[in-house]
Amino acid sequence: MAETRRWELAAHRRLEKGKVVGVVVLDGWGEAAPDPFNCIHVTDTPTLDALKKGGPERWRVIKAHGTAVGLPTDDDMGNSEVGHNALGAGQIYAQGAKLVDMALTSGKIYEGEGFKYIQQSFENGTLHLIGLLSDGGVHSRIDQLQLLLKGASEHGAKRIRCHILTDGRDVLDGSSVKFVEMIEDDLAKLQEKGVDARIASGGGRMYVTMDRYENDWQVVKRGWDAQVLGEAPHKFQNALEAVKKLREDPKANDQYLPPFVIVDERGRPIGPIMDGDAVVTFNFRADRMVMLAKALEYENFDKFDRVRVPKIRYAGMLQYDGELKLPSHFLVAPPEIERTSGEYLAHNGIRTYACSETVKFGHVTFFWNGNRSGYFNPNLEKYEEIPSDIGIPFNEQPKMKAVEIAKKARDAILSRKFDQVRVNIANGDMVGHTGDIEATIVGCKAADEAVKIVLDAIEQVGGIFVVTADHGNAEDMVKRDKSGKPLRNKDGNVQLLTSHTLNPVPIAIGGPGLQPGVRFRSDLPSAGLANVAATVMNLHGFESPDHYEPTLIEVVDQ
Ligand SMILES: O=C(O)[C@@H](CO)OP(=O)(O)O
Ligand SMILES: [Mn+2]
Ligand SMILES: [Mn+2]
Repeated sequence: MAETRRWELAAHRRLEKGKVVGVVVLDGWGEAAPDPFNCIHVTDTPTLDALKKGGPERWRVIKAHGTAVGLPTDDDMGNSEVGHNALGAGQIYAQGAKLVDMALTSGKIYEGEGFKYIQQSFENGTLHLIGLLSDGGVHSRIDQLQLLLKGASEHGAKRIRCHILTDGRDVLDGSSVKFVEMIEDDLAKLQEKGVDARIASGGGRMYVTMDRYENDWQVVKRGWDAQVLGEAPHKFQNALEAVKKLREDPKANDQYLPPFVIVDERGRPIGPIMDGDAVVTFNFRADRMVMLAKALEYENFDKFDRVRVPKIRYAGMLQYDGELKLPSHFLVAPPEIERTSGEYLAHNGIRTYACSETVKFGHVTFFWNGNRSGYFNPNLEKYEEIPSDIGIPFNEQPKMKAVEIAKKARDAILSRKFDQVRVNIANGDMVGHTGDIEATIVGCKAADEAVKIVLDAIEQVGGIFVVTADHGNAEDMVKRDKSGKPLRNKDGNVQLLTSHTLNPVPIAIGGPGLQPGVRFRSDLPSAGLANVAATVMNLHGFESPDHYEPTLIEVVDQ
């Protein structure tokens, strides 16, 4: 029973307390066979290569996708949210994607408080649905939107406006056209039934709305202007035309399409958000919806000039931040990720330092701690954020802040003020998402150098390191057929893969503080990210709680 559980952790029978543990999460760094499109293989990575030689006792792979991290199926690629949740919580929870599936198929979503709340606007107002339009399954899924459109209309919505964000990051670039066609078909069917349902605005996810961790509020503002005010630089009569026309620019990319609004014959926007309307943000994943949720919900808000703040009933698909209770209304209750390793370790006196650059800062803090912002114990924890470059795709600065983060970690380790020093190094993922192979190689090299800086510091203080990753990305940059052969476009060029992958990720342990008999167990071949938390607790000298996934390590007599 959760209530009767104590916070105090038993001392480990064999492992000492008091070692500094450096935890490095390489974002988007999977393990795959050598191949020209495996950027991690192509890159010269002496630090990671040396760690790999420690296998199987001190290097192995662990699962980072699908059911191992609480996703609906094993066809679901891993992602940062579920990955860091599993790494930090040590337990596997049914994640947002799955909870929404269950609520939609059972129909329970329509009986909940959140839906009843927005339903009050259906009689006289419009229902606006804002979110990422693809089948990527990382932030949202188009089939869930389709079910919600149908269900909402059956439950009284008479006027519906969709505000779409094109993807190209979790799915192939260019697939936006197909997804818009799919939704337009559904909306046409609703129109036949007398529901006034249209796409009202749109834009690319990385340029419109879906910023995260307050990296660049202008991204959210562009979306606000289009969705709420009905203003955008591009105006079209329908969304399919919009996406097709905007993609004619040779540099166009689904991730970065400029904002557009749909207008009627007289040039008036067909779906600005007005007083009395209902709004649902249909992404289940938190990080890239929190900023919009704040703009929609907070009375006092100074991040940009909202110009007009409509009186709306707003619900998130999920509640995105458990600590901030944001948004206050939601259609599906989020996973209750409890008793994370961060909270346990804080109760047991472990002093923690966590750092990343802005675009991944919440990953090693908010996601790591079960989607909670803030500290468990401000006297024991320090979280430091290094500002990311803003306004550029990361292939333009592929080294990102890897070395800066590593130097912060080094200083934290050498200060001896912390027992755990945890970082996320973003390059494999953020540069991998651009589909730019040359840049990804530069990024992976910088990540390898960053790891070396951390390991050198751990060496100096006699500490222990754990180097792992949250999911794959840079190790496979091409879409493949079933036999593994790269797929080509009509023009003969390979289809670049900008998304995450289904590959496992490496985990390595070591450092002078690691007792000689410590090694990876051989009886957990299908272990995954959720097994890491117990492992780290052991390395701090504690037994892990019974309800955690088992530790990856054992101690054998020498
Ligand atoms: O950029 C993001 O939002 C996702 C991909 O959609 O990547 P990650 O899970 O690594 O944060
Ligand atoms: Mn990630
Ligand atoms: Mn990613």
